[in-house]
Amino acid sequence: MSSQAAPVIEVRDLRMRYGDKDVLTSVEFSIEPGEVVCLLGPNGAGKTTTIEILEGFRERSAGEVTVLGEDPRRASEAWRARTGVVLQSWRDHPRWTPRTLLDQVGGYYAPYATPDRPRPVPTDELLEVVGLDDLADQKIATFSGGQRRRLDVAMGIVGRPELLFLDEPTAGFDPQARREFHHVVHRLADLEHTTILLTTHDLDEAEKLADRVLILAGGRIVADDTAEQLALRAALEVEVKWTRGGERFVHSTADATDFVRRLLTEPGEPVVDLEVRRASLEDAYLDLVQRHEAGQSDEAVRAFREVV
Ligand SMILES: Nc1ncnc2c1ncn2[C@@H]1O[C@H](COP(=O)(O)OP(=O)(O)OP(=O)(O)O)[C@@H](O)[C@H]1O
Repeated sequence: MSSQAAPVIEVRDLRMRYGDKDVLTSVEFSIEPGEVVCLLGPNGAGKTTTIEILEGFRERSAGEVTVLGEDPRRASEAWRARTGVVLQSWRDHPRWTPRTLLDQVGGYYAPYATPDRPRPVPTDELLEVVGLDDLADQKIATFSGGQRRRLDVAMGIVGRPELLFLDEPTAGFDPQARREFHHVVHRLADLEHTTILLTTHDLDEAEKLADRVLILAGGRIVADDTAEQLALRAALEVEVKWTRGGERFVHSTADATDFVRRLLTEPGEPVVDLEVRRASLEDAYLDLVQRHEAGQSDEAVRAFREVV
């Protein structure tokens, strides 16, 4: 990946108003080639709206948006073939089978094949990647919610996209399907150098998948960093748990090293089952969003930017 390459997505002062309601007031971010970026935010924050604008499915109220070098509002068919989309709900074709559907949709991408990116992905390969090979010839009408979702993912990547949008891709997945899906995302990012923008409400998923996390709240991006840095920046206290004399203790502290040193050198019964847990992305996210909802958003954002 060249650091000189133009961003795949560039968003400046994006605004969106529905009726008299401002949902996006000034959204700004950019995404570099090959990055996996997760857009987080509470219900109604405007994540789907943002993604739909980037996909070219929704007209924005104002602002500048460039995706793969074009304005999605005026993007060409060739541009669309370079992007893949997994929507929150796909109107599928219940009487079709995954094989017939993917063959059909894949055919649309064939004219856009390049030497670097043969298109479409062969149906058998795709069915295997999303774990539907055993159900390839079964009617889609008989599928469970999770199996349909896998098919949605297959539809999103059949054209071997350079940029993939995933809107809550694992909603309704069981833990095993979720893990398999994470492998699919890593594979797309590592082997195909696909740039990925996803939304999720699963903070653990964001932490596992994303190179970078964007938090959307109050109409703008209030945090933009790696999951690890966001957790550090939240400057939340570290939780120390231990057992002494058969009794379990919990203590929160800003300086775990000093606390643990003192704990272990205190006279008395020996300390056992010592655990030190630093703030996770989930802790940081909830802290930021709660402060935001309590009307302390500027303070919360400043705290994120200033600490560490
Ligand atoms: N077509 C529309 N017309 C009017 N209001 C809309 C429309 N689409 C979305 N909204 C409103 O805009 C706000 C943002 O919605 P959006 O679906 O983008 O949020 P989200 O962050 O994706 O939420 P969730 O996490 O619940 O999926 C919500 O208040 C929603 O009700």
